Amino acid sequence: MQPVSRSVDEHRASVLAAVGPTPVVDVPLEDSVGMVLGGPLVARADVPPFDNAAMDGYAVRTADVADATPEDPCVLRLVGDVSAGRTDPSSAAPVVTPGTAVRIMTGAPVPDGADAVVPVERTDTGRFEHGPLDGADTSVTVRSPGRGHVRHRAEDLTVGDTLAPAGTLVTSRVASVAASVGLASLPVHRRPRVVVISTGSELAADGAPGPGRIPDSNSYLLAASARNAGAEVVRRGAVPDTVDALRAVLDAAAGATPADLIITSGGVSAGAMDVVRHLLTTADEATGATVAAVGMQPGKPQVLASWREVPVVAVPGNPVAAFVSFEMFVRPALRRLRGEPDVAPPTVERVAGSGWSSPPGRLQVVPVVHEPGGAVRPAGRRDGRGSGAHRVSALVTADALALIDPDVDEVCPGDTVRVLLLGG
Ligand SMILES: Nc1nc2c(c(=O)[nH]1)N[C@H]1C(S)=C(S)[C@@H](COP(=O)(O)OP(=O)(O)OC[C@H]3O[C@@H](n4cnc5c(N)ncnc54)[C@H](O)[C@@H]3O)O[C@H]1N2
Ligand code: MOO
Repeated sequence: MQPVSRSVDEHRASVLAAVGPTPVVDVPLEDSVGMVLGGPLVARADVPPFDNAAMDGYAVRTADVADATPEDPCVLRLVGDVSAGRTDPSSAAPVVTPGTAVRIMTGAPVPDGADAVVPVERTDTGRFEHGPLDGADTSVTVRSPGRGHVRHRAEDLTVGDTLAPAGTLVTSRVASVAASVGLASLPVHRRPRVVVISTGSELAADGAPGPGRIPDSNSYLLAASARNAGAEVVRRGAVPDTVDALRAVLDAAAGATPADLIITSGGVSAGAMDVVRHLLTTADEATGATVAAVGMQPGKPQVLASWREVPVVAVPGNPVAAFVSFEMFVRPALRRLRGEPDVAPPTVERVAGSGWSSPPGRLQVVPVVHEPGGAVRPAGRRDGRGSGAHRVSALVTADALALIDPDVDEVCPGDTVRVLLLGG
């Protein structure tokens, strides 16, 4: 199969068309953070759930205290004591009638009959001692009424309110609000299941390579990147370049609990041993294969197919090419699987702190690092030769990817460049 030439956007569109959001499951709040709502977040309880005191003090009737002044205070008889989560055992639900007050602590339900709370500082009590109401305290003297200091039921959120639509990322804040409105779990898209396979007979899985062998680094890169992007990942490192070995790991990935996405690295270009491309374009289990020459540097050779109906995104083996391919194609696919509405890589503008050349006709994707002043320069060692797709030194310090448009062949210091900020 001959490669078809495609732009980055065209290839991303094909990858995105191969995946859809995972099913929606109910997940306990604690585990839902980082996942995406599959349905709206609807309040099941009011916030606050009942009228309650905003201050430590006394629950009163406004009419009783409205005219109180330091010179002409109002004296009220104490008929109860309520604190948050606790009521006076001798009077489970004290009622404030004209001329009476109930001692009340912040968060406690405002007793029937009361419509205001006078902070303790505005009374002759001055401050409370720790502990229950002293039997000797039979009255309270109010010298200035103050404001209401009552937090009313549902004044913030009301049962039935839609607080967030489907597609919202569950942050720690969202999970806490869900708890506030009476929910113990949330409907979220289940984590995408991803299998990462790195292929190459030259790869040593254990980091102790012999002659002609190199450590497998891509499986760590791709697995950790997918995990950071919210996926559940199985990592299969160093699969040799044989049809049987590759078929076995692909079958396992598409087996009893099939992956939502398989990511392979290596074996997609023009080599005689490029087994990924060979198998995905010839095997009966593989459907819909596209071999693409993408207008991107690095990361030109790409293959997209399905193995037993599981989408396979096959990225090139050169480590920087694999990384760039993840950010440009795989991360957007994971966003779609997770149920996120915005899937395209978000970019911001930066100033180039140094200059470099760029291949005409291809989107150049350059690992860059921010300088102290905020400008960006290429990360790692560079000598201007080739695409640098094998130079892993760039991956250590890079904190962004500069995207240089196909019609630009030279970036000059001071030029504005689009960059994609990198996370973990
Ligand atoms: N005749 C042609 N040769 C090549 C072309 C081409 O168009 N015509 N394209 C080149 C480009 S561009 C790239 S990128 C690479 C991609 O090659 P493959 O995807 O087939 O990858 P491999 O050949 O398997 O490996 C390339 C390179 O990367 C190293 N590698 C592979 N896997 C890993 C891994 N898991 N960890 C670390 N390093 C890995 C591998 O040893 C090779 O050095 O093809 C060019 N060739
Ligand atoms: O596309 Mo390759 O990634 O330039 O080395």
